[in-house]
Order: sequence, then C-alpha cells, then structure tokens
Amino acid sequence: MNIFLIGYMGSGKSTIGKQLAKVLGFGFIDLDRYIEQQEGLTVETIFAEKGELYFRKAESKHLKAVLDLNNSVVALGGGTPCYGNNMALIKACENAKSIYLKASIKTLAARLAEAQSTRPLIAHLKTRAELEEFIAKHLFERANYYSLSDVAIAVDDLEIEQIMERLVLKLF
Ligand SMILES: Nc1ncnc2c1ncn2[C@@H]1O[C@H](COP(=O)(O)OP(=O)(O)O)[C@@H](O)[C@H]1O
Ligand SMILES: O=C(O)C1=C[C@@H](OP(=O)(O)O)[C@@H](O)[C@H](O)C1
Ligand SMILES: [Mg+2]
Repeated sequence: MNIFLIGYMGSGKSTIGKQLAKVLGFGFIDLDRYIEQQEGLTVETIFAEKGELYFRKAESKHLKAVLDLNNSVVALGGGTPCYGNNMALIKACENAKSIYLKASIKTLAARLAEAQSTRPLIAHLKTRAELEEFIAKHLFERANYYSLSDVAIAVDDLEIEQIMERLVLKLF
C-alpha cells in the first residue's frame, strides 16, 4: 500500500507524513526533498534561478518516480495535485490512498507566518492580511483538486497525535 498526503502549504503533510510512516513501519518520501536530491538544488533556488514552470515540470517528472513505491507514505507539495495530469496519475495508482489534510485559512496563515521564507510562493507577502488574502484565493483555485482525494481529515485544532489516530482509523 502507498499513501499520498495532499493539502495546502502548512497543512502538515511533511510533519504528519514522517510520523505516519514511523507508526506504520512504512518508508517516507517528502516529494520536495526528493526533488531537491534529484535536481541538486533547493526548492527555493529552483524557483529563484529556474522559475516556477521549471519546478512544476520537475515536480511532475519526479512524482512519476514515486508513484509505484510499496509501503510508503509520500508527502506531496501543496501544488502537486493541481498541475498537469498529476492528480489523475495519483488516483490511478493501485493499492494507494490519497489523504487531504484540510485546514482553515486562519490555521494555515498562523502556521505559514512562521515559515514564509522557505516557501517561495508566499515569501514576498508582508502582512498577515496579505497572507490570508493570498491563501484564500489560492485555496479557492486549488480546493477542487484536493477534494478529489480518497479521504479528507479536518486538521484545525488537532494535535499531531490526534490526527494520526483519526488517520489510522480512516485508513484501516
Ligand atoms: N497539527 C498540527 N498542529 C500544530 N502545528 C502543526 C500541525 N501540523 C503541522 N504543524 C506545523 O505547521 C508547520 C507546517 O507543517 P509542514 O508539515 O511543513 O506542512 P506542509 O508540508 O503541508 O507544508 C510546521 O511548523 C509544523 O510543525
Ligand atoms: O503549494 C505550492 O505550490 C508549493 C508547496 C511547497 O510544499 P509544501 O506544501 O510542503 O509547503 C513546495 O512544493 C513549493 O514551495 C510549492
Ligand atoms: Mg511539506
């Protein structure tokens, strides 16, 4: 079985993915880290020096390499399901479950305010109001892709442990 974690930046894909893999005894792949290893550049540098289009093409290419793993948890990037035929490929995987970590704009903004500099799409935003406006519009564009996931979990106000418990119940 293969598990794909989907959701907006800051929803907890990387954090929950790592823990879930540990609990299940599965391998863990963070697609962003995998892209960095394969490209020999950080995500920030790829955006800055090669541009977002190059990143999206690399993301699709490297996604294909992690689709057919076994007993793995894969934390996708926030944009991964929303470009090209990525979500169709994820949905077409056999023995795979896609999980949407669904968080409110307020929760996402609070978490991302602490981590804007490592996320090129939001690094330039100055105030909390600008950040919230950006997330609201972006989430409106992306939510239809996220909602194609097999399972959705509302993560607002839940500790990581509580999310893990709910996830395991929904998965098995
Ligand atoms: N359930 C949670 N409660 C509180 N903080 C969380 C929770 N899940 C994630 N975080 C924090 O939110 C930030 C973004 O998490 P991360 O796993 O990097 O998200 P993503 O990979 O979806 O962008 C991190 O600082 C992480 O510690
Ligand atoms: O939402 C996006 O388009 C992106 C999300 C990031 O991953 P996280 O969702 O893990 O922050 C990373 O892939 C890149 O900065 C672009
Ligand atoms: Mg991540």
